[in-house]
Amino acid sequence: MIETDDLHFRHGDDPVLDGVNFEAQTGEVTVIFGRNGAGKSTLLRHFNGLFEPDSGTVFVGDEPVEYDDDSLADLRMRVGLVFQNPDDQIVAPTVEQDVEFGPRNAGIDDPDRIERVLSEFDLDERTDRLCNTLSGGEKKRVSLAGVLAMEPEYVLLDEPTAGLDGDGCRTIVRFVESLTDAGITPVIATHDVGFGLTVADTVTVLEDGVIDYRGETLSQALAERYGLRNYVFETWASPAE
Ligand SMILES: Nc1ncnc2c1ncn2[C@@H]1O[C@H](COP(=O)(O)OP(=O)(O)OP(=O)(O)O)[C@@H](O)[C@H]1O
Repeated sequence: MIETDDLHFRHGDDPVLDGVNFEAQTGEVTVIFGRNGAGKSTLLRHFNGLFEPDSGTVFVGDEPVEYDDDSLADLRMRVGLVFQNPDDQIVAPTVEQDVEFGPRNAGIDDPDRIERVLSEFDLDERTDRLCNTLSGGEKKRVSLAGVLAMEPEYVLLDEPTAGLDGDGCRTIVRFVESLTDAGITPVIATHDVGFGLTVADTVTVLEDGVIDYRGETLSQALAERYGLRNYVFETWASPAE
């Protein structure tokens, strides 16, 4: 499980997390909703040690996160983060080089694993393509493949449907299902209610620096109170409807 105990964090003088008690159970899909600027990305980045709390504790699998270089390297093998914008994630010139970058960096030389992941994301025909010539949806698949190539226990997804069309959103829904089938625990930050409710086992809402709601689903009244809208279904609705 991933858990936080009374997490506080400021960006400069601005308190963003103000006593967050969060919990994501192993094997469940946990979705963190919240309006723009609520601090969802900031919270996710605490789960793989990209941010260190000002106070409070992050637990991953019952162990408190430690911030020395060796502990952080281990943590980032176990907890993969998929950034909202694939351009922030892609580090190598070609598709194949990018997908094998993480394992190589961790001293893992396993060509079969890379081949399997490339094929899983339908990238096996594009291994030598330059990443900067790919479409947004293709780049997203490269960034997902790069994270899965690390064979993590947890995958953090930051606004995974942002900028994707209906097919792209459905690919992400299937991807989340494939994670849980493979025994990987997803934690997802989004303000896309349609997508989030489609995949969630547990819904949480980050509001005013704390987890203000936790439940199995979210009513329309609560979604409206939290300023959340149903972007996916609005995208799917035709103007005539
Ligand atoms: N590196 C940074 N330096 C200073 N302030 C930051 C930084 N990153 C985020 N913030 C501020 O922290 C607050 C929370 O940002 P964060 O990106 O975590 O929110 P979010 O809920 O993920 O938003 P969105 O839905 O728009 O992606 C915002 O007010 C943002 O401006």
